[in-house]
Amino acid sequence: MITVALAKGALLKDSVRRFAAAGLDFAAVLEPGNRQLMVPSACGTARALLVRNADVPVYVAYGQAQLGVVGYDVLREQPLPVAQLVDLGFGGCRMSVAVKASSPYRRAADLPAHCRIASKFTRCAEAYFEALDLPVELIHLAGSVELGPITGMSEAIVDLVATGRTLEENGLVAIEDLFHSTARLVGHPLALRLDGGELQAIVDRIAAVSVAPVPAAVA
Ligand SMILES: Nc1ncnc2c1ncn2[C@@H]1O[C@H](COP(=O)(O)OP(=O)(O)OP(=O)(O)O)[C@@H](O)[C@H]1O
Ligand SMILES: O=P(O)(O)OC[C@H]1O[C@H](OP(=O)(O)OP(=O)(O)O)[C@H](O)[C@@H]1O
Repeated sequence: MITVALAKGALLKDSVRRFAAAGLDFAAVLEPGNRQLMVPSACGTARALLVRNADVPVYVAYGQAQLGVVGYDVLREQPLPVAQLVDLGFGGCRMSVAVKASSPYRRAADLPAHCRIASKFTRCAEAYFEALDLPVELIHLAGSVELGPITGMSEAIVDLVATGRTLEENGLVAIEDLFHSTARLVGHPLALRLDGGELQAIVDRIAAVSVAPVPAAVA
């Protein structure tokens, strides 16, 4: 029985489509009103664990799932011993530094020393500002980080930007990108090493199939 950790949020529809194209049907996880967190595939040879995005690598690292789908940003923020197997292409976004549109700062390196930076991704932010040799005070938030500069709590944020609408509607602008992120197929290294071929066949099929992403309006 192969277990796959799938993130419940923005990546779920595209993840299910990609596995379906590779022969594993997890469509039951998308059924309206589904509250089941461990869902068998239609053929019964696999099952999906429905977890929070940030928890996908945790289940894979501990071996409870042999495969998982998660945003690259999560892998950067919380390095865990999982193997990155396939760049799935969907879930594209950037990890960016943003400030109020009225801010005088247009480069991260120009931000004042010891200024506050709000983020859900404080490890990524810390590494970035360390590389710039700029000491900053990081404020960890669980979401809606755009409110940091709006309320005056922070000078800037480090956050994901996809369409740019959230920044725009909150009067912020991106001034620098840390990296680009897409969804990744990850695997448990030992499970892959001990695999008799079944896991690798799924990985190969997922790598081979190209599926157009679900349009944002229906995702
Ligand atoms: N507009 C976007 N905003 C955020 N993430 C996006 C966006 N577009 C693509 N992604 C990718 O989708 C992944 C999952 O995003 P989602 O919002 O579902 O998770 P999350 O914010 O980590 O969820 P939660 O904290 O509720 O578990 C992100 O890690 C990122 O890789
Ligand atoms: O550029 P856009 O297409 O507007 O997308 C970016 C927004 O999406 C994410 O938030 P999410 O919806 O995950 O909520 P969160 O703020 O609670 O993390 C991210 O943190 C931005 O706020």
